[in-house]
Amino acid sequence: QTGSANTNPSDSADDEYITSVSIGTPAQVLPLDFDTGSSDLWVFSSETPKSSASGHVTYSPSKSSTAKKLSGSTWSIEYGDKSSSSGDVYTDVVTIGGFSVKTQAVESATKVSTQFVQDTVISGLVGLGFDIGNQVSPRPQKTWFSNAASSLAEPLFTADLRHQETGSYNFGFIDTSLAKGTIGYTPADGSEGYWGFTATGYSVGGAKLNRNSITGIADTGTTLLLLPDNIVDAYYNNVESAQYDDSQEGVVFDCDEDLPSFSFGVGGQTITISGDLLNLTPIEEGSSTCFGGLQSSSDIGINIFGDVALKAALVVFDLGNERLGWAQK
Ligand SMILES: Cc1c(C=O)c(-c2nnc3c4c(C[n+]5cc6c(C)n(C)c(C)c6c(Cl)n5)n(C)c(C)c4cnn23)c(C)n1C
Repeated sequence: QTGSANTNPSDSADDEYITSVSIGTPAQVLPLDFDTGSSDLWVFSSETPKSSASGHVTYSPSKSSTAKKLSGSTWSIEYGDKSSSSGDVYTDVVTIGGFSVKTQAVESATKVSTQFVQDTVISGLVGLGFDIGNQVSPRPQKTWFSNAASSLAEPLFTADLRHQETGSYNFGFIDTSLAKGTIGYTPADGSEGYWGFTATGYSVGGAKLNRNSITGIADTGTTLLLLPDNIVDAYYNNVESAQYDDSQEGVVFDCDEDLPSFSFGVGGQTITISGDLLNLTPIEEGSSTCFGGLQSSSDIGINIFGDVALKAALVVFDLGNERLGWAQK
């Protein structure tokens, strides 16, 4: 068995990607953000304060004949941007891309932080990280993919995120026609709950890859490519108008400046992110100053290959073989 779901950028900056998910009987369809950097499936619900839920599609367990309260269970989570949510837990049928998990833990939000209240295009997240990262207490729950894996044709999924166009999450199979290059595989380290891996080197503007390895995570839930200062500096030294903008908390540059590409090695392949993909968006509507897709990871403590990097590749999250595959698109 397999599943295939379309995913769409939420706004002109590709800030996040939205995928429709069906929950309950009859199906309640919610727009959710698939996040390989976390391991909880949580939703705005009938239990979310009305003021916070305004403008959001919500899940009502009381309207689902297959919903069951997981009594005594609660959850609480905080994300890298300091956003947070918490609540209680139900189990219900959850269908993604035509594939159903009958008894999936659906974490219902009784509290959500301002960022989530304001982000009305999504009604929650689907964590696609490793089960060890799940935040349900007293008994951690499995992710949708972990529950699905044993019934899928192959215990893997692929992410095909695209700039300002429809992409896909495929479960149980690899559609190699989505990529131009060969898939290069490298071991994945799931010990922290993330999809950790090591890139073997990098280069700017099509130069030969160096051998400076970069250890980081493949994270569909993070917008940017977040790397160490020395790499960020090496890149922006090639961008004449680049400067650090305190108010934007990142490097900005003239929107009309041609940006060099950025490449990294992984699994014997080279993934090249085009200069266009590294110009994220004007800092304000109509501004001629643009915000960089590559920013520093120095105050985070972990390097994150977020959507800016993932958009350049077809990425295979292979749980069965504990490995990540990357192919140039
Ligand atoms: C350590 C870390 C991150 C690790 O993940 C991270 C980050 N980066 N994008 C996101 C997140 C997103 C994606 N996301 C990013 C957005 C940005 C940059 N902007 C301007 C808007 C309006 C966004 C929306 Cl709606 N959505 N979402 C939905 C959540 C819950 C995120 C949590 N953290 N996050 C940041 C900013 N930092 C410092």
